[in-house]
Amino acid sequence: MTMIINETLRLYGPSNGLARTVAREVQLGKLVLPAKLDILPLNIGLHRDPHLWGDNVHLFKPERFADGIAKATNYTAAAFLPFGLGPRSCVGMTFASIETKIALSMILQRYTITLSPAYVHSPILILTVRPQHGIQVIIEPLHNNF
Ligand code: HEM
Repeated sequence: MTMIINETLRLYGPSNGLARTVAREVQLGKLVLPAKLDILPLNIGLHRDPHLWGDNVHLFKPERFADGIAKATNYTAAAFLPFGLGPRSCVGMTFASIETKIALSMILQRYTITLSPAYVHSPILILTVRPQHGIQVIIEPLHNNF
């Protein structure tokens, strides 16, 4: 389940960029960033960089996390940051991860979920990443006693 959650956060995590203000002038490759400049580094770009994730970067492949995040990112801390990075990273990360696992476990103990043929894959950015036309699924009870 952790692998599936990580792969979902890599491709479809709700946050797409991390707003930052440059504290002091810094050279970034060919760019000179002056102090007080507001920037928005896009984690969505890092999550979909074939140099970091390989040619199959756009495929949903949870098994890339089979040996943990460090191995999946080739020990590049900034390659996978759905919860941000550094002192201002998400304080709700552990809570959100545990809550997701509990909710999913409770649902999957009782139901099977299949993607509806009506589903159209169209993630869009409206402040956060979300499915443009919703996610239509077919839910069937696993047991008869509900
Ligand atoms: C899947 C769920 C979540 C994701 C993907 C997420 C992602 C993020 C990201 C990307 C940031 C910005 C980090 C940065 O600027 O480096 C952030 C900040 C924050 N998140 Fe979350 N978050 C999630 C759930 C939650 C939950 C459940 C809570 C509270 C219970 C929470 C509370 C916060 C707070 C308070 C901050 C601001 C931290 C600061 O500025 O010091 N988040 N989150």
